[in-house]
Amino acid sequence: MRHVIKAGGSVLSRLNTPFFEALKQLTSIGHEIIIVHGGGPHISGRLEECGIPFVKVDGIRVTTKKAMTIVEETLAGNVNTSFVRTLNQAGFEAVGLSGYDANLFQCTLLNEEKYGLVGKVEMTNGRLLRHMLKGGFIPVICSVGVDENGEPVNMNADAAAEAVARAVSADQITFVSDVDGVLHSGKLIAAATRMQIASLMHDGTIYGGMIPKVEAALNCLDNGIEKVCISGPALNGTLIVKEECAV
Ligand SMILES: Nc1ncnc2c1ncn2[C@@H]1O[C@H](COP(=O)(O)OP(=O)(O)O)[C@@H](O)[C@H]1O
Ligand SMILES: CC(=O)N[C@@H](CCC(=O)OP(=O)(O)O)C(=O)O
Repeated sequence: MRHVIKAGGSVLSRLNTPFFEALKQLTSIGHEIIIVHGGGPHISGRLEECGIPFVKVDGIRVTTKKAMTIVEETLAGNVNTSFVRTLNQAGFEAVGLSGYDANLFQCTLLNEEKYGLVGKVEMTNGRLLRHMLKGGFIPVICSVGVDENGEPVNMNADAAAEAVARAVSADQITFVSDVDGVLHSGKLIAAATRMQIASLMHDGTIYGGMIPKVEAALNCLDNGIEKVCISGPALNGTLIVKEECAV
């Protein structure tokens, strides 16, 4: 059972003992875990400290060359190393990776005019990840990649997690965020279909950072990943389901 867990930057500081216990439980029942993490709030904080203005469009950060140096430094140099160290203190054998390692994420630019240096994954090095899983390691991946010329690009971490799940033919993907799942009027939606999600996006119930998350979740479902969930650290949130499975 291959299980990709996407850990949002918004929740990283809250991923402690209960989350690690849940992870241990999963590994004990045979789940091979790959973690992909973001760090949106950390990047925004560093950009502000450096006096570099930024905007997000539909949850995607418009990324200039100058901002990209901060994205790389923050995600690969800081958030990734610190999360890996924490996981290993908790007893795992986690190995930190960025999308640069063995060209893990090879990208083209999503829409240079609109977003600047933001990558859309064209190829993911699943071979590297399968080797690591075979060795019993937990790959912990941050969402930067390279373009056709090997230059750095920023990636939305939900899209990076989707790419990983597809590359290793994952059975399950869980997007862990700072909310219990997809909410409607403050209440958790237990299961949501594509049609329900479209309607919630249309009326503005789903906005901002939840947009790339539901898009990545639906893409995963379309690409044969059986169980797709958007949740809080307890790992039991909103199931994203095919129309015919709707409950
Ligand atoms: N319908 C919704 N249900 C829950 N959260 C939503 C919804 N629409 C928008 N959001 C926002 O999406 C955020 C999660 O996305 P984001 O901040 O990018 O988190 P992460 O860092 O985990 O990727 C929530 O904190 C919330 O503010
Ligand atoms: C292109 C793009 O938007 N990249 C994101 C990368 C981090 C991310 O996605 O972090 P979360 O998972 O915490 O949202 C950014 O710059 O914020």
